Amino acid sequence: MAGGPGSGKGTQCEKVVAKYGYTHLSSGDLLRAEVASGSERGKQLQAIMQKGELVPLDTVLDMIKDAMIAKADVSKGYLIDGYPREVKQGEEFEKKIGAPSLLLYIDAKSETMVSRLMKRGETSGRADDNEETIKKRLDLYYKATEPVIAFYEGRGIVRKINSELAVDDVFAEVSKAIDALK
Ligand SMILES: Nc1ncnc2c1ncn2[C@@H]1O[C@H](COP(=O)(O)OP(=O)(O)O)[C@@H](O)[C@H]1O
Ligand SMILES: Nc1ncnc2c1ncn2[C@H]1C[C@H](O)[C@@H](COP(=O)(O)OP(=O)(O)O)O1
Ligand SMILES: [Mg+2]
Repeated sequence: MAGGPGSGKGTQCEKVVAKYGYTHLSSGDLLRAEVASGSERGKQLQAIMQKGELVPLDTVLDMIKDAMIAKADVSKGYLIDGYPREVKQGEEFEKKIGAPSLLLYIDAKSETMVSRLMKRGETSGRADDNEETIKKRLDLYYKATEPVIAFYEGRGIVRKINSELAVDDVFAEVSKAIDALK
């Protein structure tokens, strides 16, 4: 699943997991868990995320790979949230893990994303949900992550979902895209 910060990826992933039982892996959640562990690596990651930048490719790909392997014997399939965030990440994923079958592109306007993130920041406790970091995350999204969508469009696996609608209406579209796989 791809989309800008605050587009609603996490919200939709939760609903997909409830309905379809896929294994949900969120690169952001994996990174925040490492930060919460208090490890030296976590401290370095925290500093990068607080600036709204991307953490090194190898770090995040290794985390995703390890999490996939840990669930391999029970998984009905994987739903990955927040990866790839740059074309290089997509290329490395295919080399080391495999090709995805669907890219759900959760699309919202930048104003919508900013207002959702500012609201989420009131309660999330996330170090990156503040005005300055949100602006940097959005800039980086348009620069580094949007090209990922074009990369997969070339392979015909992108389904664009309008995320300006209410959560359940967005989910109806997400469900249609997943059902079309079967
Ligand atoms: N369709 C929607 N309409 C209104 N608010 C939404 C919608 N989807 C998500 N939100 C809210 O917007 C914020 C960001 O959503 P989230 O799922 O965390 O996005 P992401 O994981 O893409 O950053 C959350 O506070 C969430 O409750
Ligand atoms: N695939 C990836 N590559 C590099 N950095 C990543 C990454 N996924 C997450 N991060 C880092 C940078 C992001 O700004 C931060 C938070 O990610 P996230 O939780 O997926 O954000 P959001 O759900 O708000 O879009 O973690
Ligand atoms: Mg999220």
